[in-house]
Amino acid sequence: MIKETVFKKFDNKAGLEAQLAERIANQLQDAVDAKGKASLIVSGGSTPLKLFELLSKKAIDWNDVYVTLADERWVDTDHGDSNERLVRNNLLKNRAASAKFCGLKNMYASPAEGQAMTTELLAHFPKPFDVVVLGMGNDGHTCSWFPCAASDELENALTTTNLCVAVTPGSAPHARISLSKTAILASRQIYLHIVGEQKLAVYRKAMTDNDQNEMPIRAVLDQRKTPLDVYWSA
Ligand SMILES: O=C(O)[C@H](O)[C@@H](O)[C@H](O)[C@H](O)COP(=O)(O)O
Repeated sequence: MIKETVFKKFDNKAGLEAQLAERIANQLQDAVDAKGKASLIVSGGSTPLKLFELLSKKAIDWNDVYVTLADERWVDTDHGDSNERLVRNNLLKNRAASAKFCGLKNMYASPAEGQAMTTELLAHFPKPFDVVVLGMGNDGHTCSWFPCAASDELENALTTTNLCVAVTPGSAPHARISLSKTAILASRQIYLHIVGEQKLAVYRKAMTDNDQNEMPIRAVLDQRKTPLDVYWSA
């Protein structure tokens, strides 16, 4: 089954990053102009680093932009694997230093114990989220929604009405907290940012079947509730 999704192909990463940074900046500023504030959800990983750098220099009202993460490893925020550390080092600098960042990690020992506090924090986050930027692993995961073979909390992540879930993936390091499908789809615009031939093959495979347990990214590709644009470059 082939699904309709906006798929934008770029010849190189630089072209993709320049256009996506400009589009996100415009959407955030439009939201600030309309509502006095905007919300941006970003993912970790290696793909978005240059995008974050470009975004950080955009001349928008960052002081009125709320930023949080699609998921977070439950490690100290100065740990090398922390998504908060990655966002602070690559996005929350230059003009974007004045953005209002809310991390998902707190002082509880585990995501299961810390989930209620994170949920309370997200409850005050401007919704619907104006922009969500997702990545995708080569196993078809996004956020911390890992294929059911690796994470038995996947069904919960894709069905709960809660804003976040605790995850202990078998195929990735660290216990994690992740926004749920309900939270991710409660947004005005989702971007899936993927680079390279391998990710393109994974995306194409995801587009030809519906089993979300096999490839959780399908939970975002299948839906028709929230606009989804896929940005891919070689
Ligand atoms: O915490 C994380 O790891 C991310 O949120 C995760 O979902 C990421 O987006 C993908 O794993 C892609 O990562 P790369 O960009 O490094 O391929």
